[in-house]
Order: sequence, then C-alpha cells, then structure tokens
Amino acid sequence: MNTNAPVATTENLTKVYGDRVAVDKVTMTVRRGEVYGFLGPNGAGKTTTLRMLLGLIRPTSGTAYADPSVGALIEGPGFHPYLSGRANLRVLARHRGLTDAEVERVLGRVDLAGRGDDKFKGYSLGMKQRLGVAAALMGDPELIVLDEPTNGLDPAGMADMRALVVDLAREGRTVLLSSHLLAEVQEICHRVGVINDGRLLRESTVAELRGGVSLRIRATPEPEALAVAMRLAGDDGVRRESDGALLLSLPAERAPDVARALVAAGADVHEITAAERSLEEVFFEMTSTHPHQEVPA
Ligand SMILES: Nc1ncnc2c1ncn2[C@@H]1O[C@H](COP(=O)(O)OP(=O)(O)OP(=O)(O)O)[C@@H](O)[C@H]1O
Repeated sequence: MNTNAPVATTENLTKVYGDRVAVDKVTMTVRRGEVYGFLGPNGAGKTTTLRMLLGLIRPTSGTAYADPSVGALIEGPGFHPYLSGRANLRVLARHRGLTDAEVERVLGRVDLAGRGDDKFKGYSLGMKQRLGVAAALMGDPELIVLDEPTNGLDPAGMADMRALVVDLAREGRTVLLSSHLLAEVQEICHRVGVINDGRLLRESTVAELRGGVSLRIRATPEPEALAVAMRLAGDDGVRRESDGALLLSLPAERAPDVARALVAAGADVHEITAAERSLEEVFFEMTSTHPHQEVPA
C-alpha cells in the first residue's frame, strides 16, 4: 500500500452561488493514513468543499476526487427520531447490502452498543454525532469525512469524539475533518488546510504551520536584553510580550548562545524557554493580512 497516495484531491475547485464565490480555486490533497484538518471560520467554505468532494453538489469549475471507498458525516445525520440507534443503522445497512453484524461492529466502535436500543430522539447530541460516525464507518471505508464532528458538543462529548478520531487514525484510516477550532485541529491532525473566505491560505503540517519553536526570554534591564535579542535574532525576529518577555525567532538550540550574550551585556537572565506558537496565533497572523476577512469563531 502506498502510504502517501492521495485519497482525496481538489484542483482549482470553485463553487459560485449567484454573485458569491463560496469556494475559490481550492487545491488540496489528503494523503492515505493521515488526519487532515480542514480549518476555517464559519462560512469559510468548508462544508461546500466537502460536499463537492463527496459528489453531493457539482463544482462550478475545477475538479474534486475522493476515493470511492468513503464514509461521511456531513451536516447532521438524517436519522429517524422514533427508531433506535441500532434500527436506524440497520435501515442504512440494508440499503447498502451490509449485514446486521456490521451494524453491531460500528455500534461497538463508537461505544454505543449498550444504548443501541434507545430511541434516537432520546440520545444526547454527543451520542447522535457518534451514531453519525458509526454510519460513516459502515462498510469499513478507506476515507472518513467528518464535517465539524464536535460542533455543539459539550466538553466531554468533544473529548469522546477527539479520542474516537485519534483511534481511527491509529488503525491506519484516513480522516478528513473540518473544524473552526484551532486547538482541536492542533491536537489531533497531522496536516492542515487553512481556508478563509473561500480561499485555501495554506496547506502544511501542523508543525510547519506553527513555524517551529521560538525562544522566550525574560532578562533585565530590558533595554540591554532587547538590544542583545535584536542583534541575535534580527529586528524582525523579536517580539515583546505584554509581560515584558521577548519572543525570539531562533531555534531552541540557540538558548546557550543567547544566555551567554545576555550575561556578557551585563543583563540578569530570569527565564529562557522554548515557546511554540499556537495555531491560533498563526491563524490570526495569516488572516489579518488577508482582505475581506471574517473573524474566526
Ligand atoms: N446552497 C447555497 N446557496 C447559497 N449560498 C451558499 C449555499 N451554501 C453555502 N453558501 C454560502 O457559501 C459560503 C460558504 O459556506 P460553507 O457552508 O461552505 O462554509 P463553512 O466553512 O462550512 O461554514 P460553516 O461552518 O458555517 O458551515 C457561505 O457564505 C454560505 O452562505
């Protein structure tokens, strides 16, 4: 099995509604075995892109390909409220020529076997979402597409869903999930596509997007510390935090050099730590230079 083979790709994918460009020339690649986070604020074009990938709506221009072995949870699963979770899945299984054993397998997989005979309408939102994931897992697809799987869930429900995605990834499945939550994507995804206002701003690993580590220093007197920091990291490589600490765009291995230079300049060093930028900071940086921005939710 080629581990890097694309399981979903788009090229210049575009969708126009009236005079609104919902998706604007998006080119992205989801590789086999990865958890790909499709990240962007509400209205950025995530759902529209996923729907085109799944063949649910037609692109205005460009192309979208997804492995035919695909299961999806998109925009709330359409389950019968008065049927049990198990009966709902059996209906879907019958449609698709799958067995009741497969229903039991996926129910167990999302930890709903014990509640399978309860009516769907009595389920918590987290359970409803998990049943939706169970439906997506039926038939053991190569690619699993989850549109905002944690949206509206309480913290425990979100944690359950994240754990489920991490488990699916461990089993070697490919997961494409959309989210407007940076922390979530940072925690569970390998690669990220950042979309805003219909355009893909960036596609990279989470680590690349965060720009690696930088050094955080606190030293006094501050003017001397600042002068040393600018000499070592360059004028553009230093940012002052509100608490007086300085963030230097230097790799962690440079910490001893920085400490020596500060001491040589007569400064007292109170702190030198490796500081990673959060995805949130990176996202704000990216979108603040972008025209027509929307505020991330
Ligand atoms: N059927 C439609 N007709 C007209 N406009 C649409 C339609 N579907 C989506 N749009 C518009 O396209 C843009 C992108 O919507 P989309 O639902 O893809 O965004 P999203 O990133 O998934 O956001 P959300 O998380 O809020 O669903 C929005 O401005 C939306 O109003």
